[in-house]
Amino acid sequence: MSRKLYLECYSGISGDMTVAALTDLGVEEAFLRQELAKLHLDGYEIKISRTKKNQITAADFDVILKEDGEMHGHSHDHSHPGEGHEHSHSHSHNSYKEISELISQSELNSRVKEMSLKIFHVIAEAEAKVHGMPVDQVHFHEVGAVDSIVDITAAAICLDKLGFDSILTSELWEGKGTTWCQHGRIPVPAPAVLEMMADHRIPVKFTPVEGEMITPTGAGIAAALTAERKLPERFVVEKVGVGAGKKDFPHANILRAMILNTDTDAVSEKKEKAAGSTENRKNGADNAVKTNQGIAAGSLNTVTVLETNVDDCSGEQLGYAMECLLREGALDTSCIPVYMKKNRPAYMLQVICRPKDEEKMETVIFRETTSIGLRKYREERSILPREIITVTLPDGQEVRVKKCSHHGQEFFYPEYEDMKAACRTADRSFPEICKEAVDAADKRMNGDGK
Ligand SMILES: O=C([S-])c1cc(C(=O)S)c[n+]([C@@H]2O[C@H](COP(=O)(O)O)[C@@H](O)[C@H]2O)c1
Ligand code: NI
Repeated sequence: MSRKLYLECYSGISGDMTVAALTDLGVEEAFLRQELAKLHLDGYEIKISRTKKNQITAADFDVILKEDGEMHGHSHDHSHPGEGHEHSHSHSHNSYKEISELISQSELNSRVKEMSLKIFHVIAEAEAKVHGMPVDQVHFHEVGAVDSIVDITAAAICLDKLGFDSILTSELWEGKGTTWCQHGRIPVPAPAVLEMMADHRIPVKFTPVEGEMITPTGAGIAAALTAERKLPERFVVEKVGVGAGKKDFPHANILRAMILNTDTDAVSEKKEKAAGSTENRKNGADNAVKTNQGIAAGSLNTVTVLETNVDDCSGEQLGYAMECLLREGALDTSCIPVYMKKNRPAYMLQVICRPKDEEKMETVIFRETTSIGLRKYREERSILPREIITVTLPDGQEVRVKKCSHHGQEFFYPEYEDMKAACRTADRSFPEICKEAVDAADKRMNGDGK
């Protein structure tokens, strides 16, 4: 299953809106707290609650700073006059360098660290440009620093837990006018946001709404993590998460996060189900079937196979090409060691894709490898009917298992990403967790006595 995250930013994007929307997609508060503790950052509390924006129910994520606001560094008073927007606080500044060290030296997993560092780097680059200083010397406002560190790492923790193949963001809608920050009154979009829009070619829509809809943290998340901007032609929305912004606008100030399943087989199955032609849910057992994207029994379909032999392309370049092919929608890619003409050790890069994606695959192969020619042919493939079921492990964790069948025999294959996450959460071995998942699926489908 190809699982993409789509962030619909029609009311802009901020760090707290992103985390709220992602938790609403199913990341447990306890898990988020447990992971955030690995940062060893004091002086704050998080709160996840429900709120309504223009009567639309949404998750609300708050970072509450403790009174003594413990982050080291110098401190000074700072206040903003005027417009009933006054506030005064004591704060210190925290450099990009310090924040990077905090994240790097934490016990967060490497993917979360990498994502968080990338977001901070994108923001720091923009701030460096705005304030005319080297990136390493960029200082984040103290209140903003703790808030941004928590928002950014929390977003990365949620994204890692939810496990997407890629992230898409819509164009970012922005308001107009001015806003207050530590620098005093600044224009909307905030200078750092505008720099990110330019640097990362973020499509934006300026609206007549009064106020700031995109914060630097939100822009940083979108700029650092967006891999695609165009919605796939066909997809099924598997789940929706709604995150609330803090301000009130005439429109509902929400960020909607959607899990898109772009597997075309799932798309047709959903359509069939909507038409009432397929209903294979089973009731009454201890584990509920949560999602169900079945494939018609005995499915046979046509795929395109592209192949090219290369003897002058580095392993790094080939690995990257394979990644690009998968991102563009390849069903699978392989690199097979071969001996080519003149006894040259080489690789055959093989790509399997949907016929409609042939041209895209060719473009990637010619752009990302040293190949100057390729073979392509259509093949019929036979695939087992399958459905995804969600089962509960003995420790309470929910995981997805693929159920396939052939001539009445059932096979259960746990979803790799869920196994990985469950192993990490429970600190147990992969085979143990897989066995529990298979047993739970078997019990769910066949009962104790089979
Ligand atoms: O604190 C700093 S350095 C700061 C810089 C800028 C620039 O655009 S430069 C903007 N702001 C404003 O701070 C708040 C909070 O933003 P978060 O991303 O931390 O949520 C927002 O209103 C920005 O416009 C702060
Ligand atoms: Ni200051």
